[in-house]
Amino acid sequence: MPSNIVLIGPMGSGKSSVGAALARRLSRPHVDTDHFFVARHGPIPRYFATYGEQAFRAEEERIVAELLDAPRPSVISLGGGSVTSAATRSLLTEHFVVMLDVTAAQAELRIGDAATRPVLTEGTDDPPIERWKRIYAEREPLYRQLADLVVSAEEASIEDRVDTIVEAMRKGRAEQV
Ligand SMILES: Nc1ncnc2c1ncn2[C@@H]1O[C@H](COP(=O)(O)OP(=O)(O)OP(=O)(O)O)[C@@H](O)[C@H]1O
Ligand SMILES: O=C(O)C1=C[C@@H](O)[C@@H](O)[C@H](O)C1
Ligand SMILES: [Mg+2]
Repeated sequence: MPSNIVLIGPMGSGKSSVGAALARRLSRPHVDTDHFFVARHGPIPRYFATYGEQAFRAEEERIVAELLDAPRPSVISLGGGSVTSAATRSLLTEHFVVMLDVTAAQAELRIGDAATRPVLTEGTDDPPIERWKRIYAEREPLYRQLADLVVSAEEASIEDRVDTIVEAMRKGRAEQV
């Protein structure tokens, strides 16, 4: 069995909240690469403003590699843009990867004023949701290629999404026997 369950997907898709609920259900540790980044470096918008996006991506790539190498099988919620790293994509082949999908309408309700998400606000006067749509269109093929399981946007509640993931893992295990 792959060691970690890794949640990927666009901003506001529920990686942090579904990850925490899934970890509770499976009695596994939960780590969130964004939270780890903030604990180590302070707020993401400040880091972007000081060092730029490229430096953020390089440090994010290091942190993701460190956390994927977890000592115990864990649930790991990745930052929304971490799949843009080829090195990260290559590491993900060793894990059970779940894409959480979300519609633009759902994301719009969830991202709020986007103050903590510099990729939605920097260098544009467009409303955050317009930027979100462009980024989603760019990254969707990456998310889908990497995913062992795609949880559709129609699966409304966090607990429904956890049920779907647990069920898929059980089936996957049965198919391997
Ligand atoms: N299935 C859901 N139904 C209703 N609200 C949800 C659902 N999933 C997440 N939310 C809410 O949407 C907001 C964003 O979710 P969350 O932070 O988990 O997304 P994320 O994918 O981690 O986003 P980011 O990429 O910005 O880290 C939170 O307030 C969360 O409570
Ligand atoms: O989609 C992105 O590029 C990002 C998503 C967030 O999870 C954070 O990792 C950061 O705000 C960048
Ligand atoms: Mg998150």
